[in-house]
Amino acid sequence: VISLSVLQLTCDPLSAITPKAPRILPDAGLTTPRAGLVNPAGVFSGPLTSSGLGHSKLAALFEHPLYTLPRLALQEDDRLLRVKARLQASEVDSSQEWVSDTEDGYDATHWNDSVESHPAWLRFHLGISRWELYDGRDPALPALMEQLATHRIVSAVQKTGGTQLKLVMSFPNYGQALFKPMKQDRNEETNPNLFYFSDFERHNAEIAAFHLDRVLGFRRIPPVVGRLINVTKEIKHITTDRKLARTFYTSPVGNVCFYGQCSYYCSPEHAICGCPTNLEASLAAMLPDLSLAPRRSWRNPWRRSYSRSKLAQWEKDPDFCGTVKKTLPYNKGTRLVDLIDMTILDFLMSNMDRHHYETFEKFGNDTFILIRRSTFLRLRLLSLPQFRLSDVMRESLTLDPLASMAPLLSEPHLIALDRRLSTVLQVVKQCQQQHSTVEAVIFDDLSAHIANSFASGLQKNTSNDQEPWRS
Ligand SMILES: Nc1ncnc2c1ncn2[C@@H]1O[C@H](COP(=O)(O)OP(=O)(O)OP(=O)(O)O)[C@@H](O)[C@H]1O
Ligand SMILES: [Mn+2]
Repeated sequence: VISLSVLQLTCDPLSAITPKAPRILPDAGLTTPRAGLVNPAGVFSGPLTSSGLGHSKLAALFEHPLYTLPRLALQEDDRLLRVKARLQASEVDSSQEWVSDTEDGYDATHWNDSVESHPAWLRFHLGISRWELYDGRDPALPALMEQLATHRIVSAVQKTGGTQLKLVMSFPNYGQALFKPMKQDRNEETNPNLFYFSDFERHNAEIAAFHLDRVLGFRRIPPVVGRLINVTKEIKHITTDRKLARTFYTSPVGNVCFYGQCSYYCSPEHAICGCPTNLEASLAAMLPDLSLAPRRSWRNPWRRSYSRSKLAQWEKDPDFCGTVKKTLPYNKGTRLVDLIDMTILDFLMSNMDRHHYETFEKFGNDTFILIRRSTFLRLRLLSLPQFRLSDVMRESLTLDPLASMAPLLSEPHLIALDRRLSTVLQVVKQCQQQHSTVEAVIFDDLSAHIANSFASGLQKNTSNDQEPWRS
């Protein structure tokens, strides 16, 4: 009896109901049938177009003119990667195909310079531009997410960099994903008395961040899906990472656990445990390798103080923003408004720890006033009842495979988004009241689009109450 009650405490009953999972829990009616992870492919056939959902706020949002702005024509230089021009016939044998030797567990590749031959992850990489990581309507995206959710995992090794445990997982088509495990219950709220970085990464936050970024129209977070991983078959048995393999053990109640090696929370006290082998995790599409797309890391000027007793510069200096605006790289191009977009995203999801951010070196240096006009208008839109941020996020997150286990964000977390959004809008309003000109606050990134014929629709939809400063 005692061990049974322990079992129920150590293994979330919901995790025990997935197909094929060996059960160690007695079926005590706890395993209410829920739609299991049956058809992630079906799940992903709709999310990015959001069709077929009846009345869908999410679909309506993505059809709004602010989300269907004609894309600026991409210059050659605006793409992160380029497929190399064909080699001269003399430089290559007969075939133009890139054919790999078949390695253990990997598919033979037959890619050529036609897009159709490329796996979804490669299409994603080739689609990355100066302005966004992906095109919201690119059909390669649902395909990529479906593959992240379903493709066989052939390799799992620890990734260095960052502070908490993460694994790089590889798929038979050579695609890769960054894995982060579930470390705490979805409903848990961060203890406000803890020092800011004493917080675990959350797999559902990684998923929600991707959805939020897409809902905000930024598209600067790589696609992330939730997936139930079998820690024995999909990590322990296939890993070539000895340091990782050595940390596996079976817990006293029969769950398979590991803790890995990293600078924070990789210890037996913070073991990550399956139920008994099932583990919820987030899988993020990997960005192109550093050797192909070098990054540059920048200190966030508005990073928080990392001292328990000292304030950060921006908290003490009343003209800090003025100084930043005059400093490279913020004194030209769109870098400052990019940073503001990112800061709004961080505030909405309560990410308190953005110490650095990264850019692709290729786009590094030329890329506020205060806030982009398009961002401001989208935030206003998301504060209206017909689009409400919490509602579109709730809907968007139901498209993730793990939503069948439990809602990815609990109601208090969803409501917090609306609360924080109104704070952001309040701040912009105060700024507008303090400045005499619109240009001092709003960075007009839309005039290029307005010049376009498409803009008439946009004007109609966003005039009067959405542009209060116009009056
Ligand atoms: N999808 C991805 N593709 C490629 N590299 C990634 C991806 N996600 C993260 N990384 C790299 O891994 C590093 C660590 O990832 P993580 O998400 O933990 O960042 P972080 O939270 O900023 O790290 P820290 O724990 O130091 O705060 C990042 O700085 C980035 O360089
Ligand atoms: Mn982090």
